[in-house]
Amino acid sequence: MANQNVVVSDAITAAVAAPSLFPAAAQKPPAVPGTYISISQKKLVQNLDINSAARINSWVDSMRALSPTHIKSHSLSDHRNMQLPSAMDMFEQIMNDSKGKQIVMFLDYDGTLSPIVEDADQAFMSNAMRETVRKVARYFPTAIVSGRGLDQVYSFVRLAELYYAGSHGMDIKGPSKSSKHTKGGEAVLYQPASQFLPMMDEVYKALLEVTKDTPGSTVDNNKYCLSVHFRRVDEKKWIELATKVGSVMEAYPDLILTQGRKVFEIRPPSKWNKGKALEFLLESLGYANCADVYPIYIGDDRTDEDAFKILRERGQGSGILVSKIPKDTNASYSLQEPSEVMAFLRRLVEWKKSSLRKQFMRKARLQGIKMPLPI
Ligand SMILES: O=P(O)(O)OC[C@H]1O[C@H](O[C@H]2O[C@H](CO)[C@@H](O)[C@H](O)[C@H]2O)[C@H](O)[C@@H](O)[C@@H]1O
Repeated sequence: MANQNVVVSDAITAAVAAPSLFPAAAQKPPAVPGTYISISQKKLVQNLDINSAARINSWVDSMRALSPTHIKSHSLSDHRNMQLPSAMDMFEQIMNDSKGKQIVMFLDYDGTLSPIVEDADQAFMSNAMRETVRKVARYFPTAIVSGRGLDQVYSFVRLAELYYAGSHGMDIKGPSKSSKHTKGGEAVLYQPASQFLPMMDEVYKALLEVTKDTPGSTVDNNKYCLSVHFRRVDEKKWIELATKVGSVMEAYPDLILTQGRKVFEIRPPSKWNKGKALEFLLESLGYANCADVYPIYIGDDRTDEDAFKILRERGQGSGILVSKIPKDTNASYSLQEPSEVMAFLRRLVEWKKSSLRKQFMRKARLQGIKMPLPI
């Protein structure tokens, strides 16, 4: 498409008025980190073609929708009817549906086990949450599925008996401490996007370079996924920052960009996602094509939708969305926030303990009947 001066929406007008680094589609920058900033900003603004402007606008809109910055006080009650049923209210129903099946737990990290905070490096989970997850893992095979790099999410959770899927499922590792759910001590290790590692390192450097002058922006290197944070960037600068990310994407057209909660996530050209990771882990646990399994996936973000969708397609288990506001989702139930996730997990543990007690009593009664009566 020919470049042209375009009339753009308010949001994008704000952006082009600010320094912008988006190159013309026809003048793609070379795929060499650090070369993006050499092009005159004025020229770039003129060169911003209508498609690029619309694309960047839609990226930002999409991110805003996932983590709205201005929620009108009346909007929550207006939408309450559209909310999914609460997983707490429907707890008994969920447990009934899982009867006779092995529950397998899948837990997202940010916004699910830890509250969303300004500084992504400080998103620690509480000790109470850690203890709760530890108990869950005692009774059910449990996996953490996160967009974060595997090592980082492990350093936050610090439970060796769990399965971990970092980089949105592109880096999978089994428990390092044996548990009754570990299959014969077999090491589970899977990195379906490893061939893209050099490219992701290159893109990481390029992103650092183009974003360095945007106050508040940070870039996480999550190994097979890179996250550009908008949370601490002045909202007036969001389009400008998105435009800078766009300039890197132009040089690597195969990369996939997704949006999360005030974050852009840049992934390698791989179809692997949290849903595929869920299926892979079920298979590793020996539940491939098994009707007697009940996966429960709890997550708060757009990337968790891939896992919710898989559960819907398989007609198995439950997807639980962590959100206070109604969202377009494939989940079946909702929980409001991490503290409610913890309450749900605790209830699950109590339910399991009580059903094990009942089972034990029943067995004991049966054995009692078989036992010879005392003379
Ligand atoms: O899949 P997740 O475990 O939910 O990880 C997704 C991203 O989480 C982190 O960012 C989010 O949480 C931050 C801390 O609360 C918050 O500041 C940020 O705005 C959120 O987007 C993490 O930093 C990213 O690398 C992950 O991709």
